Amino acid sequence: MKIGIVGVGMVGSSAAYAMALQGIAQELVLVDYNKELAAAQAEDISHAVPFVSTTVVRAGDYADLAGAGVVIIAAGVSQKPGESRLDLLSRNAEVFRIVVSRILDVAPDVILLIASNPVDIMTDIATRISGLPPSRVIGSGTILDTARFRSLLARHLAISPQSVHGYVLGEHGDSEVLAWSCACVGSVPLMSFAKQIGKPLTDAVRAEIDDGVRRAAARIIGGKGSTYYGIGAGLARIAKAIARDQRDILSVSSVTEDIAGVSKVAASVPRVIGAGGIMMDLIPELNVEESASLHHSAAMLKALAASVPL
Ligand SMILES: NC(=O)C1=CN([C@@H]2O[C@H](COP(=O)(O)OP(=O)(O)OC[C@H]3O[C@@H](n4cnc5c(N)ncnc54)[C@H](O)[C@@H]3O)[C@@H](O)[C@H]2O)C=CC1
Ligand SMILES: CC(=O)C(=O)O
Repeated sequence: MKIGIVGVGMVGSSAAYAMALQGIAQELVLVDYNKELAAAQAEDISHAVPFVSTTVVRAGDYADLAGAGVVIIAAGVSQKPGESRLDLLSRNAEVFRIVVSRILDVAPDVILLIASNPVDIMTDIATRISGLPPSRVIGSGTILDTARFRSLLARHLAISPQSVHGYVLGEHGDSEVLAWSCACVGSVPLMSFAKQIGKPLTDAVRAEIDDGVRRAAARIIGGKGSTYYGIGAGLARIAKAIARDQRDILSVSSVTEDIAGVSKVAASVPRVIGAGGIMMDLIPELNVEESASLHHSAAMLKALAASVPL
């Protein structure tokens, strides 16, 4: 599959690097407003390829995206220390008004994979501008928050993060919901597993993990300016599920008929991802408190998305 990336700063280039290392695409086309940057990123990443895969990595223009099965959009501005994801909305909406149409002109049957923040609102905007069905406009959503949640739980329990099945739902942002009540380790409910092995998830431990997930971006941005390796790997994971028709369950954002009583809202729940994009939504069974938090998160996103004119 040919995969395009528009916006190859820190996030776009990290996704390209992760995909090149895994040989997910036959061809990666890197497009950026800054053509020198795109050329330099393509040249640098292509030097990693002989060690591991056969992916052709090149810089290009929009015309070179013709025939792409997936185009990742990571163009726009990112947060500065102290800024929230929502502070980026008007600037990135302006970028999307240009970028989405240019991609669709040459690749009308593409699957769009959105990374730019605020990612849920940008997914809603890309869906409206493109006219594509929601199954073909996928926001990375909480894929990164879910990875952070699994990683911190795995560290507490001293087991592999890949054996922890838990999800973060709703907004990729401050109102996100850690779905504790339906998380499992292997086939055992999380809370029961933690007690069995003598590492109970007390209120204090849960509060620490919640903070570790919810405030990860702010901490990393404070320390090194931006986050990119985690999301780069997450975008590669979604692209792989599509390119290889893997039908993996991943928490991603998409305009959804109903999330916790809120209609037609872009927010994250676990979904089955395969060759056609989103094949199925899986709405988890939550407790009363989590359901109310998910409703609040989805309602906030819906109101904000409605406030952005096209
Ligand atoms: N979804 C997620 O979990 C995450 C999302 N992000 C978001 O990803 C986005 C990119 O972040 P970074 O790569 O760190 O920023 P960056 O500033 O390093 O890269 C952005 C790139 O977009 C390009 N660009 C800007 N306008 C363009 C246009 N009209 N057409 C083509 N290219 C254009 C710039 O030239 C630049 O190379 C931000 O919105 C950031 O908040 C960042 C981390 C995680
Ligand atoms: C920046 C951002 O969205 C994150 O790292 O979660």
